[in-house]
Amino acid sequence: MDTDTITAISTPVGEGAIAIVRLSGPEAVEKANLLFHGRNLEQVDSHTMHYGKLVDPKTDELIEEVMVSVMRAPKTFTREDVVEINCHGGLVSVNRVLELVLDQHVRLAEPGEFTKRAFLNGRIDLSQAEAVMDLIRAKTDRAMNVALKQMDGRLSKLIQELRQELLEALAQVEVNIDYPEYDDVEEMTNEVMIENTQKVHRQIGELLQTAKQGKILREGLGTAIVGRPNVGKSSLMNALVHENKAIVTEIPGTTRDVIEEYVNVRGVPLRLIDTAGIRDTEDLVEKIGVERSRQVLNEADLILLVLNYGDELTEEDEKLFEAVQGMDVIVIVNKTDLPQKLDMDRLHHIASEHTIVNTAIIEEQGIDKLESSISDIFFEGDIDTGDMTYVSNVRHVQLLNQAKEALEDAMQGMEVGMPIDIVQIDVRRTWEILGEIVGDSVSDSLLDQLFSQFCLGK
Ligand SMILES: Nc1nc2c(c(=O)[nH]1)N(C=O)[C@@H](CNc1ccc(C(=O)N[C@@H](CCC(=O)O)C(=O)O)cc1)CN2
Ligand SMILES: Nc1nc2c(ncn2[C@@H]2O[C@H](COP(=O)(O)OP(=O)(O)OP(=O)(O)O)[C@@H](O)[C@H]2O)c(=O)[nH]1
Ligand SMILES: [Mg+2]
Repeated sequence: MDTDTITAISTPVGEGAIAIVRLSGPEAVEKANLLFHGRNLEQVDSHTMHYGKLVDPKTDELIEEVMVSVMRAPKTFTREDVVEINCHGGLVSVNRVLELVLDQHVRLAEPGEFTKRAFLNGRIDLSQAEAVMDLIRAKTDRAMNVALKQMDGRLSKLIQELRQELLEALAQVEVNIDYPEYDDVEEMTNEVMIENTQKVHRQIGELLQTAKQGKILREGLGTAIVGRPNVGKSSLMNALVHENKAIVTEIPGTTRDVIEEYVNVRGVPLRLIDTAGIRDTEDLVEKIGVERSRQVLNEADLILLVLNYGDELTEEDEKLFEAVQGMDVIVIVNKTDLPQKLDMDRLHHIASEHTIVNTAIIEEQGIDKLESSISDIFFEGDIDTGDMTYVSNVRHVQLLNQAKEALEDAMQGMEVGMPIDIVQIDVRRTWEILGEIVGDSVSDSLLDQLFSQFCLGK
C-alpha cells in the first residue's frame, strides 16, 4: 500500500520553550532534508538528533534555528520514517516551519492520523490507540494510570485471551463435526463449550463491573450541588475548587445557570455542578435555571444537598429529599455559625440513610470533613486501580454488553439442548464482537470517527 507523507504541529498552541513539527511517511527524511542546513539527514544514523538551520529553498531565507530528530522505520511511533523538527516555541515560529514543510508537498495530517498509522501499521491495536487519547485527557493520576495500562496492552491481552477460549471451543465443534460417529467426542465438545463459555461470560461480567468506576475516572464523578436559594451552594463550589468561580451574593436566586468545574478531591475526580437554588418562582430566567437544576439532579452520580442551619426545614427541602431517594447523597448543614433554627432530630430522621456533614463555609469550617466523606463514598466497596484491568470506554462497554448477550444466547441454547452447530453461531458472534474492541474487525467509517476525536498532531 502506498502512503503519503503527513505533517502537523504536535505540541499545544501557545508560547513555550520548544514546539515540534512532526513528519511521518516514506518521504519524511527527504523532505526535511530539503529545508535543513547542517548535516545531510539522509545519511545520519537512525534515532539521532541534529542541530542546524531551516532555510526556505525557494528564497534562501533563514526560517528558524532548530534541532531535528530522524527516526527510520520501523522502530518509530508510526512504524514509518519519522522526522521531528524542534523549533522555538512561539506561535509564529512553529507555524512558519509548518508552512515551509507544507510547501514541499507534504500533506497536513488529520487529527489522530499519526496514531491511526501506528494502528494500521500494527504497532498498537485499537484499544491501545484509544488509550493514547484517554491518557491525554486524563484529569487525575488514577485516570492516567488506567490509560497507561491500557496503552501497554492490558485490556487487549485480556480480550485476546477471552477470544482464544472461544476459539478453542469452536475448534472442538469442528472436531465433533468431522467425527460425528464417536459419542465421547460429542460429550467432550459439550463440556468444552459449557466450560469455556461460562468462564468467558464470568470474565466479561467482571470487566463490565469496572466500567462504572472507569467512566467516573474518565469523566469525573458527576456531583450536583443542590438546595434552596441562598443556603451557600455557590460558596461551597468555590471552597471545593479553591477559586471564586461562581458568583456569591446575599440575594437568594443569585445562580441562574448551571456552572461546571473539574476538581480533584483526594484523588477523586469530580465534575462539580453548581445549580440554581430550587424554589417556585415567577422570574422567567430563574425558572429556567430551576428547571435545569432538576435535570442535573437526575443525571448526577453524587448529590451534595445543602441546608441552612440558621433556617427551618421547609417543604421544599423535604421535597428535595424525596427527589434524591436511592442516590448517593451527602447532606451539608451549612451556616453553623448562625443561631440554630434547623431541627436536627427531624433532619436525622429524614436523612437517616445519608451522611451528614456540618459546615460554616464562610469561616472555612467543615470542608475537610466533607472532602473525606466524598472520598469515602467513592472508595467504598473498593476500587483498587492497582492490578485490575479497567474498562473505561463507552464503545468498549457497549461491545462487552453485546458480547455478553450473545454468549447468553449460546448458553441458553445449550441448556435447551440445541444442536451444537447452532450454538456455535452465537459463540462465533461473541468472538467477532470482542474482536471489534481490539480492532480486528472494524469498519473504515468507525476508524475515521474514532481517530477524528483525537487532537491534531497526535
Ligand atoms: N519527541 C517525542 N516524544 C514523545 C512522543 C513522540 O512521538 N515524540 N510520543 C508520542 O506519543 C510519546 C512516546 N511514545 C512512543 C511510543 C512508541 C515509539 C516507538 O518508536 N516505538 C517503536 C520502537 C520502540 C523501541 O525503540 O524499542 C515500536 O514500538 O516499534 C515512540 C514513541 C511521548 N513522547
Ligand atoms: N453566615 C454564613 N453565611 C454564609 C455561609 N456560607 C455562605 N454564606 C453566605 O450566604 C449567602 C448566599 O451564598 P451563596 O453561595 O450565593 O448561596 P447559593 O446557595 O449559591 O444561592 P443561590 O445561587 O441564590 O441559590 C452569601 O451571602 C454567602 O456569603 C456560612 O457558612 N455562614
Ligand atoms: Mg448560587
